[in-house]
Amino acid sequence: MAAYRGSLLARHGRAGGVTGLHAGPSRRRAQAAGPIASGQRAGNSPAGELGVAPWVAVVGLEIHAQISSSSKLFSGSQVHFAAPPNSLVSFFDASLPGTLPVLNRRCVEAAVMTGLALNCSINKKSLFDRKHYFYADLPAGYQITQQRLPVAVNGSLSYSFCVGGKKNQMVTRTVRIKQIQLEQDSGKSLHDDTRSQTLIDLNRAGVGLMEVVMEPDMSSGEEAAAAVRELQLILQTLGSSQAIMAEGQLRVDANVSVHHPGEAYGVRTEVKNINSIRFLARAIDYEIQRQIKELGNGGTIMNETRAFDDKLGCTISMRDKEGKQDYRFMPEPNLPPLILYDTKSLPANVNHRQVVNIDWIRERLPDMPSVRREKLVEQYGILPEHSFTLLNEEGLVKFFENVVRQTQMNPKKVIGWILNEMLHRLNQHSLTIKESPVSSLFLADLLNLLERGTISSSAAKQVLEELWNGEGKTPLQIVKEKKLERIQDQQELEQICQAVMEEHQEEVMEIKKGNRKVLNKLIGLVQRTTGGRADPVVVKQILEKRLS
Ligand SMILES: Nc1ncnc2c1ncn2[C@@H]1O[C@H](COP(=O)(O)OP(=O)(O)OP(=O)(O)O)[C@@H](O)[C@H]1O
Ligand SMILES: [Mg+2]
Ligand SMILES: [Mg+2]
Repeated sequence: MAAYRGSLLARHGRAGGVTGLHAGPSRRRAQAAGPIASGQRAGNSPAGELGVAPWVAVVGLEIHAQISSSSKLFSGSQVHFAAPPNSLVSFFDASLPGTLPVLNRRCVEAAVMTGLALNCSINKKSLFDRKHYFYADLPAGYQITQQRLPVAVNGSLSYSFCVGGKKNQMVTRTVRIKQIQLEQDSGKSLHDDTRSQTLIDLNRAGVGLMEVVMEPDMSSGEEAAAAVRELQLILQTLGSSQAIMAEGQLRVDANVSVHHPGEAYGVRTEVKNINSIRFLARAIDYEIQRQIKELGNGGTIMNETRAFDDKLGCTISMRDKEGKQDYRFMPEPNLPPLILYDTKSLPANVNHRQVVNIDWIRERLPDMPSVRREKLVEQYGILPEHSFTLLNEEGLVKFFENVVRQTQMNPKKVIGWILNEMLHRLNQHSLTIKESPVSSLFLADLLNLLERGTISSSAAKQVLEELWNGEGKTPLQIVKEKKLERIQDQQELEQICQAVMEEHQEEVMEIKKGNRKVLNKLIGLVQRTTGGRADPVVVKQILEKRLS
């Protein structure tokens, strides 16, 4: 599938392939072949030789999402970000002998909810396994996960992105979800370089995670970034994870390889633990280019783990997987199979607090972001790309709908004011919509003044500026104080137009000679005189009448 897409990419030069860097001496040909061509076959094809094919990149993601739950996956310890080190650790989390896991129902429900939202089949029976490895922040020496039979399988996620960042080239793609498994998080190692010590904080040890494993269906950094952003929005909509990347609640491992169309996939490297969407895109694109360059220079790609250094903007080898780590998977003996029910299979007289009913969860799923976007487009007639912007920030849809509800202005015009004026200002000041100094009520009042013709749009911008600087005055108070109302008095306007014409005889002559363009200059001069308070349509009528 990816190879087919690759050949499409090569022919049409669509995004998703490899951009920019070209391997070695055949650069000129490569460019002629289109923007995604790398121009050299792996290893040893000299410039100009027949059979030069572009590289196609393959990207598959593993995403760890911290489940939003007040307690851990198998213990009653609390879950809090930035609590004092080792203050949220039960005996089980510290792996004291004799302690046993007790499965947190909320974590199971979160995984089922996420699986359903990602169109997965939910396994009515899933199993827990031990995955062994030695690390100081893993006191048991193993992590409990779901290797053999995970809770959800075979799903899909659709996401949209603008190819090359171009607004008018939005494409929608789908990535297959291989599985979602429940597992424990590890603790944290804190390295103290000055004292050459490593300290262990077990607050995170045992926190519930969902690992979402995607099939290798993507082919660029921007595509992967869009998929993760959509997943993040879905998790937040469900409330199954807060998915705040800066707090490590959503961590991405990016698997990257390159190959020629029609050939087998290349060896993948795995860039671990990326915790920002921007870095994810940069890490993947860097890794693609690095692999092409490496192969172009006759090198080989090793199946290794790498890390992204955001300061240097490159990936760095951490440890190779040559001798493929043996995790010695084994069934977790202290946990029975996880059995889920649906309405049909639910036994009679069961205690509902003891079971998870998949149908019950399905019926209560909220609208997914894609559905909310469609509804916004349909209900308000706004452009699809604007619906993406609205959903991109929490609280923005609500703000927009509040304004729409309180103004007579057409929603299509309201969205323009929110995107061009409000968001622009908020971004400049690094504020969220919830921190906006201008409330939805005041913005609606302002837009109503504009809509009724009380003020011009340039005056409206001045009022918004005043509102932004916020002294708590209403839009109408500001309009009155600053005398920004439109001049409604026809006689007054006639006088102003007359005065402007008298002061600009040359322009008047030009217009009389037939140079209509100069009329706009006169209209502009009237606007300047009135401080933008004249209705340009009326001014035009007056000037035309007087000049005819
Ligand atoms: N040739 C390839 N190029 C890029 N990505 C690939 C390729 N083959 C597989 N992948 C991706 O690699 C990931 C494999 O994840 P999986 O959890 O199955 O195994 P793992 O990485 O070996 O294990 P671990 O969970 O310990 O990291 C998937 O996201 C898959 O899409
Ligand atoms: Mg994995
Ligand atoms: Mg992996």
